[in-house]
Amino acid sequence: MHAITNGGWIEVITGSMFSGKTEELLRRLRRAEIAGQEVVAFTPAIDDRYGETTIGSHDGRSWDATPIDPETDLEAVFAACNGEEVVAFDEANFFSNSLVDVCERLAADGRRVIVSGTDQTFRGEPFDPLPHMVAVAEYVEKFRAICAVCGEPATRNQRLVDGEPAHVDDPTILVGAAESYEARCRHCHTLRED
Ligand SMILES: Nc1ncnc2c1ncn2[C@@H]1O[C@H](COP(=O)(O)OP(=O)(O)O)[C@@H](O)[C@H]1O
Ligand SMILES: Cc1cn([C@H]2C[C@H](O)[C@@H](COP(=O)(O)O)O2)c(=O)[nH]c1=O
Ligand SMILES: [Zn+2]
Repeated sequence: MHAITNGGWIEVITGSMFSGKTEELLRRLRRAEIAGQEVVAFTPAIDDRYGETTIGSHDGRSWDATPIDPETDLEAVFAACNGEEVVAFDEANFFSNSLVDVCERLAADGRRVIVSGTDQTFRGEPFDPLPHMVAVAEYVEKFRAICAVCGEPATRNQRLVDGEPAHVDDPTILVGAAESYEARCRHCHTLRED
């Protein structure tokens, strides 16, 4: 593969929950730091599972990050950037489609932009802004977890409420991890529709 050397670009890390997106993001940030590059990372203020100023993976690794209010604060990204070569966004599924424009401006400014987030809602529908980010990115990697029911590769996010499949009309946003979600394949993924 011919890697880009003459300017900024966008990388997307996506896939189901528990598929290793955050581990991969942290791996890329560690390697950038080893290469002597300045890194700044942002996380939505809504996701406080691992502490407000931390990007955390399901296996316990973490990285310091600046919390951003996903509703109102995206312009604050530019104020928080101080010429870093690498700009990362975790949990991009909590941001609006305005994140696409922010990432395009950062890439146009010569930055390496890395965006991580799940690409499907618990209903199995596209979860904006990830599908849009995929369309404008130079590099995309989609990861699969292991289906919690059958052990096949999992691309879907099963939401569970009191151990039962969530209802199709439930709100899209529900911050959580293993207490509310499982990784599942398309055959084992279910929704309550009654
Ligand atoms: N069903 C599963 N499939 C794969 N990994 C899982 C599963 N459940 C828990 N894990 C753990 O989650 C880790 C991935 O965590 P993380 O990078 O935070 O995922 P993501 O950011 O995609 O939600 C795996 O290395 C593994 O230790
Ligand atoms: C499918 C789905 C997920 N979420 C939330 C649940 C978690 O807080 C994050 C995903 O985290 P991960 O790092 O990918 O494990 O998104 C949601 O609010 N709504 C959904 O439909
Ligand atoms: Zn399955």
